[in-house]
Amino acid sequence: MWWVLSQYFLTPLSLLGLVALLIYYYGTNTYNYWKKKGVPYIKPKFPFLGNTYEVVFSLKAVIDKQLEFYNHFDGQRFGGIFSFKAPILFIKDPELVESVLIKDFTSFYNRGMKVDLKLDPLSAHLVNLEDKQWKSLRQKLTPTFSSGKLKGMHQQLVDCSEALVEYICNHVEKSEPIEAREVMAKFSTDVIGSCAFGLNTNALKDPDSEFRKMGKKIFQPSFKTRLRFAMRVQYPQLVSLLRWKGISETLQKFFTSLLNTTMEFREKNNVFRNDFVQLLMELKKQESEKKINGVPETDHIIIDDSVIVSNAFVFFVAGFETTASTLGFCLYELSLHQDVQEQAYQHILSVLKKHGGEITYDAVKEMTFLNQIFAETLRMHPPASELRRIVTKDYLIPGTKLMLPKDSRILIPVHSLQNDPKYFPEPEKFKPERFSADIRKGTYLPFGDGPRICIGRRFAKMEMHVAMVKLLLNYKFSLNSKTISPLIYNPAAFLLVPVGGIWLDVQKRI
Ligand code: HEM
Repeated sequence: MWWVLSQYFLTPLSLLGLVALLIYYYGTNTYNYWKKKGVPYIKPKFPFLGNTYEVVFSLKAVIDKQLEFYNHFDGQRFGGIFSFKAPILFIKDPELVESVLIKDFTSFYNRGMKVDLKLDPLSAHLVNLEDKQWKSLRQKLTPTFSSGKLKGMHQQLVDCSEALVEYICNHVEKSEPIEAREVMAKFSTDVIGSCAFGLNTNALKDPDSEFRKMGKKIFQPSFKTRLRFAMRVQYPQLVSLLRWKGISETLQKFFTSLLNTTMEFREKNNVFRNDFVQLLMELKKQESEKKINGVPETDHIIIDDSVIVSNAFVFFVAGFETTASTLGFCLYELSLHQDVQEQAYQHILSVLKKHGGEITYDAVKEMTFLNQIFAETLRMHPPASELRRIVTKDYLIPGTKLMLPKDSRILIPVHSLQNDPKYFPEPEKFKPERFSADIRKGTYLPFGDGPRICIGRRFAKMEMHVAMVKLLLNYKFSLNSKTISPLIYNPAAFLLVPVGGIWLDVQKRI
């Protein structure tokens, strides 16, 4: 009987069909997850690929896909989507956003960035670390960004901004337009070089600057990098098995040897500088003096050379492209809105007058209108367009019966929230003055929020303010016809990168 049946059924074709059916089943067996929980959701079209495959395969920019989801869940507090096969809760409700990021933070400690230290030794840093190790490191690194420490770096920022003005001057003299993003990337490379590593990286002066080359490598929009990023979150074991590194061997060696040499030199020669490396070295010294006895290793992190290298590296990665792109977008908006540019110029002059013409730390802090300009730039063009969290202990969504089990994933659509007309009327218009009134909580998150908010935000603001003061005092900017306006974003890029760049004509003020 069995033999007759197998003769009939197990032809090669039917076997193939069976295998295809099994594969299909395996590729879609999570797609009912949200339905079973009674959560509105978007059913993926294809097995395995989920709803975000257009972003993973660089076919669509993150913010465009995000807006599709956001509009799909119109009138809902949240909805379900899938990244590959993994269910993700897409949150729209500002109150729930607040709960996740701030009020109920203890249930949402982590971002879910799985790391393999053997494969990527520089990945044990603040962005990636989880649970108590993150908490321990965050506590140790927070004083690094205190007002006192930042004040001490102010002059370094002024010096770098002077080099920026000089660099642009060369273009003005040749009547050449500038590509704002690239110019600002060179500037912010020099800033991080100086304030993090204590080095003169020379990105503005030297077209072959090694540091600038490395920075470009990290953020080069690429299909492969995007795919790896998505795979690392979803299939970390596969990424490890494929030995698919987050950063190249060359980059890793460059930073490791640079930092090790710097630290060695300072230790041997008793050199002190006011930069992040020095502050991290001080932390290491304090730690070696007080023993952490009896605390399990997973509950704390000891600052050693490799932690210093990883975190100095992450300050570079997290710090230079974000500030460069914000400065670029700010100049873009000011070029489109000449009246705001003029108002900003007058505002800067009036504040500086009170401070004897000096761009001091206190003078910059008084420039409230400039602050509003940056706030509005970051509302329209947040470099990090979404936030991610992982549920670290089972969580009942307030006001519902929906229990999110541990390890569930959360996505907060920063760009869509910040451009929702309900919270920001006429969101397509550049209106810095909207930041003179209170902003609804949970709708404005360019630096994230809660205990895991960007640790470098005050440094970034100070850097961007000093640079903009210098730029606006010296030049007038207007849009060059090479800029594609309105901007279109590169789908292969991690952060918001406009296709074709931001080209500006520059005129000297005096
Ligand atoms: C305009 C500039 C910047 C923007 C828009 C920005 C944005 C962000 C965002 C959105 C996050 C995630 C926050 C969250 O998950 O709630 C973040 C985290 C982080 N940023 Fe920034 N950032 C900027 C500049 C900087 C700078 C200059 C540094 C360092 C010098 C830096 C270092 C970090 C680090 C280390 C984290 C991880 C914090 C943690 O997990 O505890 N960022 N940033």
